[in-house]
Amino acid sequence: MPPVSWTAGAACCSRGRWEAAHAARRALPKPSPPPLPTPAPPPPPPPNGRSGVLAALDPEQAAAAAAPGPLLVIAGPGSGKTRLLTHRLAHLILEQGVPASACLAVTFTRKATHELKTQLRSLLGDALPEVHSFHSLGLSILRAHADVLGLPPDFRIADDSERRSVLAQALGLSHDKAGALLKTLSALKRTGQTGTPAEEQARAVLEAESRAQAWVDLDDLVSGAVSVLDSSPAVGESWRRRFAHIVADEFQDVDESQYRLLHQLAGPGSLCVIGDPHQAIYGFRGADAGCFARFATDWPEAPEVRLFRNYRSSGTIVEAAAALIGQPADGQTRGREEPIVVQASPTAQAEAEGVVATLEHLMGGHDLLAAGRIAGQDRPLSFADVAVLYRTDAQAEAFRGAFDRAGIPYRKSSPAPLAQHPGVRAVLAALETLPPGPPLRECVRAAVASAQGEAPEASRLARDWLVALIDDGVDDLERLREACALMTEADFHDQRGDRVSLLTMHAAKGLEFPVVFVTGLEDGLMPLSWGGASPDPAALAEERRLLYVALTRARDRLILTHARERFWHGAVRARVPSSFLADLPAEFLGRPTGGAPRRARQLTLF
Ligand SMILES: Nc1ncnc2c1ncn2[C@@H]1O[C@H](COP(=O)(O)OP(=O)(O)OP(=O)(O)O)[C@@H](O)[C@H]1O
Repeated sequence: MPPVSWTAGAACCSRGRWEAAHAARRALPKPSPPPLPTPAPPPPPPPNGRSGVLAALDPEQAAAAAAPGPLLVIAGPGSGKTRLLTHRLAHLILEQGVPASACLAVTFTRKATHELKTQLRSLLGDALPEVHSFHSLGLSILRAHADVLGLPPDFRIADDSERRSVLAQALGLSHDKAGALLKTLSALKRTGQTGTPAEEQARAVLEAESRAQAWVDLDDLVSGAVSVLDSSPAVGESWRRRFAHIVADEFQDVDESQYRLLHQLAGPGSLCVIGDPHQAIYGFRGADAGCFARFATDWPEAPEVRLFRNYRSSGTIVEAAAALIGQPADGQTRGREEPIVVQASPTAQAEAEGVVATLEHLMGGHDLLAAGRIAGQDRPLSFADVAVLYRTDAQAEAFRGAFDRAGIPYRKSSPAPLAQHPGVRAVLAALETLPPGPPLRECVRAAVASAQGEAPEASRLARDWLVALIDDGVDDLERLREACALMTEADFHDQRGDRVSLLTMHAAKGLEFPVVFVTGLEDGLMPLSWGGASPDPAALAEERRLLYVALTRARDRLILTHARERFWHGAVRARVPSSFLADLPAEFLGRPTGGAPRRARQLTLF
């Protein structure tokens, strides 16, 4: 069977055509060795001399997993932090006789907790330790001891729109201004700082309203839990006795409240923190890069372990990403492979069409047997292997349009809270009107049916998310509301299913894909400058780390794109390539792969 060929200027392919092409690829005989540059054979991970659970780890991972007491692990992208965390817990439970209920894993998002639980289940079966996001852990503590803070037991979580309306009304502000003020108040709460008199007045307004209405906000979940543990020594002691071992992932992103919560919960010997200072990307919302130094001060006896092997990415990607952050590139487990491609397009729309064309080329082009293969695996590339990353959610629109026109299935996940999604709001409102009685799952189905009239696609998405939450164990309407306030759409990003992933760079944290397009690499977008002002040095450094996170999501192929013109700040404006591109050494960059975009768009290198 001949390979499927997509040529420049080809008409948009229909979904049927894509499916046929896909079926054709799957029906191909096992491919012969591809005409790719031969990668240097990866050095096998050195044996660690251990058996049992730890046998699956390299020597440094195994040493860290078995180290007793407090521990600081600093590790780069793809170095197996998640693997270490899960194997450390499995080793404690299966081989050291620690009850699963005495172990706690803490991370940031539902997506991360879900992933941890899945991996832990494969090691431990159903005897799982507690796995929490900071918010869900804070909520458990607050629910159990609401009285300590004078909260009624049935307090609820108010979403942003409700709190914004309170501020707008009380202070006579526009909704936009009230929204910006909410963000500032949130950062003050996370960092434990005092604001200007006007900000403190706004804080007092919200606090009075929250007492009157018996609600808390998302930030209160962690800071409130800290207050509970601070103000009741007996309660603090009972939580410390409960967990003999605590492991915290993504430690580089903890803020003041989250650090204090870990500090309060951990006894002297129980806390293991794992993170990568070069992947710290949440300084803008109060994460404190000083957390590693602080840990070393608070737990002076804790050894520091470094994991350095990158098991994820080709040597080319590892070396280029290291150059971006000015670090030595060590720890490659693969040789240099496909060069990184930089594609320039005349407009943002042409950029999106260019991504489609390159994708078509990779998946069905003349070098099908070569490029359309996953490194190290005998299977063809599928849409699920591909991610398109961008700095701002608004950039997704052009890609959605281009993928729709090409009939390529995609899944876009927004970083917005679930509770703000119109479909979720409609279904939750419909749930309120249903008589209580039937199990929650049936109520959700009935509510979806009644909310569906206006926006079937939004209701379908809402149904999938709400049912997933019920599958996770949420069993009443109030808990369902809580979960929607705690989670974002991106928390449900599902890499299964044959769809391209459209994600912000922030939402891509922790994920990996064989093929990654990092788009919109223009000054102003990456690094992002709000309102046209140049970012200050700290913000610029954080933008650089964010790009580092984006580049290091790629396993095999990395394509960087930018446009020379884009609608920006209310007008179509000329754009210049991101200054960060100049920091990628030319030796790692190659020419565009030949997937010329439809409508004869021109691609150039830089
Ligand atoms: N010892 C090992 N041997 C082989 N593969 C490994 C080993 N450790 C990790 N990997 C693989 O490397 C990849 C990255 O691992 P993991 O997701 O745990 O990294 P990470 O450090 O959490 O990454 P990041 O911080 O970039 O999100 C995974 O595909 C994992 O299976």
